[in-house]
Amino acid sequence: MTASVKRLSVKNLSYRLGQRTLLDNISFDLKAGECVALLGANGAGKSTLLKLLLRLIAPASGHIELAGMPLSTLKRREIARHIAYVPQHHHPHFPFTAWQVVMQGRLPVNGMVRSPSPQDISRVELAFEENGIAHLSARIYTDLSGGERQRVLITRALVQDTPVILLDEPVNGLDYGHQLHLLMQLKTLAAKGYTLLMITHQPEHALMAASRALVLHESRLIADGAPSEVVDSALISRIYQTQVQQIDLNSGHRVFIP
Ligand SMILES: Nc1ncnc2c1ncn2[C@@H]1O[C@H](COP(=O)(O)OP(=O)(O)OP(=O)(O)O)[C@@H](O)[C@H]1O
Repeated sequence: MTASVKRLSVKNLSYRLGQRTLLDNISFDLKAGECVALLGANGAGKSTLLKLLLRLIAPASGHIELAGMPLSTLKRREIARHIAYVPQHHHPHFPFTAWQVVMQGRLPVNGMVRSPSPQDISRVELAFEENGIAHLSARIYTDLSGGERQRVLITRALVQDTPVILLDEPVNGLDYGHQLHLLMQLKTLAAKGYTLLMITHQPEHALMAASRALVLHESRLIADGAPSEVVDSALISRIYQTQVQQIDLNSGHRVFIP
C-alpha cells in the first residue's frame, strides 16, 4: 500500500433536508496512510458526512467513489469489506456478549455463515488481547460502562479488516489513558497504510494524531490541510465562537488555553 492510493473520493457532494442545506459542494479525497480529523461545531454536518460515505443516506447531488468504484453501485457487503464504522452509540436489541458484538465485525468477511470459522475465532481472540479487553469478552455488552463499550466497538471495527475506518467521536467516554492509547493506535494504523477518518471535538487530538484536518462550517468544507497549518486559535474562534490563547511549544506541540 502506498500513500498515493485513493480510497475515497468525494466530489461536489451536497446533502439537503427539506429546505435546509446541511452539506454544500464538499470535495476531498482520502488516501492510504492518512489519519484525518474531521472538525466542526455541533450540528456542522460531520455525522451526516460519515453517513453519506457509508451510503446510509443518499446525497442531493455529487459523487462518491470507494476504491475507484461509484459508491452508489456497490452492494452493502462490498462497502462493508472496504469501510468499517465506529458509531457514537450502538444499541443491540439482544443481550449480546462483548465477544458476540465484536464477532459481528467478521460478518462482511465471511458472509452469513452459521458459525464463526477458526480464522474468525483466532482473529477476534487476538483483537481482544491486542486491545486489552480480554477481560470483557464474556460480559453482556449493554452492562458495560460507556468507555468499555467504546473499546468493544473499536475492536469490532478492527476485526472487519477493512482498509478504511470511519470513527464518530471515538474517544468519547474513554478515560485519559485510553484516549491517548487510542490516538496512538490510530496513528500506528495509518502508518501501516489504513485510511482513518475520525470526528473529533478536541482540536488537540487533531494535532496529536492526525496527518490532515478537514473542517466543516456553515455547510461548507472551509479548511483541508496539515493540522499544524489548519488548527489554530483563529479557526477555534471562527468555528466554536470562543477565544483561546495558542501556545506553540519548542517541542512542536501546540496547546490552547481559554
Ligand atoms: N434525520 C434528521 N432529521 C432532522 N435533522 C437532522 C437529521 N439528521 C441530521 N439533522 C440535522 O442536521 C444537522 C447536522 O447534524 P449532524 O449530526 O451531521 O451534525 P454533527 O456535526 O455530527 O454534530 P455533533 O457534533 O453535535 O454530533 C443538525 O442540525 C441536525 O439536527
